[in-house]
Amino acid sequence: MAPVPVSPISVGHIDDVQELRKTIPSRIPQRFVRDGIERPRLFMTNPTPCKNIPVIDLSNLQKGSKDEFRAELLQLSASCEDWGFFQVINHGVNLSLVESLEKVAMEFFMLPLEEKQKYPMLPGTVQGYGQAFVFSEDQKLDWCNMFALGLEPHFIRNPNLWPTKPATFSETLEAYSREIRKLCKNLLKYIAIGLSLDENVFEDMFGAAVQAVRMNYYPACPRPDLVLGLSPHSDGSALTVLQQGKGSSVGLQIFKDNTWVPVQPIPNALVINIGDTIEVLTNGRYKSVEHRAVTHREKDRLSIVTFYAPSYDLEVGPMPELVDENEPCKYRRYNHGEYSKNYVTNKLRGKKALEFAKINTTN
Ligand SMILES: O=C(O)CCC(=O)C(=O)O
Ligand SMILES: [Fe+2]
Repeated sequence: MAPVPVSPISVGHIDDVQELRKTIPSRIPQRFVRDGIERPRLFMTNPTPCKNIPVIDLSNLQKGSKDEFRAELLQLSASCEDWGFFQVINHGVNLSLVESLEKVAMEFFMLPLEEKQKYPMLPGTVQGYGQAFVFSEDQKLDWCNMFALGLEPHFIRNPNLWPTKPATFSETLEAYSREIRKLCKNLLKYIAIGLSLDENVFEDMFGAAVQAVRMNYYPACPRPDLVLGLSPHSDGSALTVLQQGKGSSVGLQIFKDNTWVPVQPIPNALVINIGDTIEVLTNGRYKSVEHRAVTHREKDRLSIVTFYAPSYDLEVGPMPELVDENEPCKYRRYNHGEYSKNYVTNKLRGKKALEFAKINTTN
C-alpha cells in the first residue's frame, strides 16, 4: 500500500469566522478566546488622550517649496524614528483604483465558502484563502479571514486565481500593485534623503523587489473584548502599505510607549509602516513597530495590505553609514530569503522574528 503523505504540521480544525457568524452568531469557540493578558482592553473607562500617528503630505515632498520640502522631510524622518508608522495623504495612488480593489476584495470575501476554498491557505504557507501563521493545534486563532497573494517580482496574471472574475480581479490588482510599487519607491527615496544617504540607495540595493498583497476581512464579533483580529507582530517587509475599507471600524492598533494606540483612519490616506528590513538596514534607527488588529461588535472591517521587500537574494545588514561608536552594529548580516522563510514558518509573535538578526549585546 502506498504511504499516505503526512503533513508535518497538524493545526486541527480551523473554523471559518464568516461561517461562524452565519451559523451560530453568538458563539466564540475556545480557540479564539485569548488568555487574559492578550485580550484587548476596549472598554477602558478613562482612556489616555489619544495620540494620533503622524501624517505625511507627499505633495510637499514632490512639489512643495524648499521650506515645505524641508519641513515635510523632517516630519517623515521623525515619524520613522519615533513611530515607525505614518499616514500618507496626496500619495498619488489613483483613488478610483483604491475603491475598485476594495470592491472586488469584498466581493471575494462574500463568495460562498466552497468558492473561496478553491485557493486554500495550506498549513505552513501564507498564500491563498484562510488563516495564515497557524502551526499547532493549541495555537489561538485570529478573528479574521485572509486572502494572500505573492506578486513577485512583478505581478503575474493568473487566470486561475478567481475563475469567475479573472479580468476584474487580476486587472484591478495588477494596476493597484503597480501604483503601490511607485509609491514605495518614492517613499524609500525620501527616507534615504532624510537619512542623508544617496536617494537611490534602496532602489539600487533591493534589485527586483518582491511585492505581496494580503486582504484581511474581520467580521463583526459578538465579544471583541475576548478575541484579536490579528495577533501582534511586526512586518518582515521593508515598507508596508495598508488601505482600510471605507466605513470600516477602527481596528489597527500600534504598540507605542507600552500602550496600544488605535490608528484613526483618515479618508483617502494610506497607512505606511516600517518593516523589519528597514529597521535592520538603519541599524535600529527606524523602528519596525509591533501592531495588531482588533474587532468590533457590530461592524466588519477590510484591510488591504501590500508588503514591499527586497529581492530574496539580497544580503541584508546595517548600512555602514548608520554604524559608529555611538550606534554599534545591532544586527548581523543575513540573506533576505532566509529571513523571509524564517518569518513565514513561525506564528506571529510580536517582534520575535527580528531575533533572527539581532546581535546580543549584553554589556
Ligand atoms: O488589518 C490591519 O489593520 C492590520 C494588518 C496587518 O498588520 C498585516 O496584514 O500585516
Ligand atoms: Fe502587519
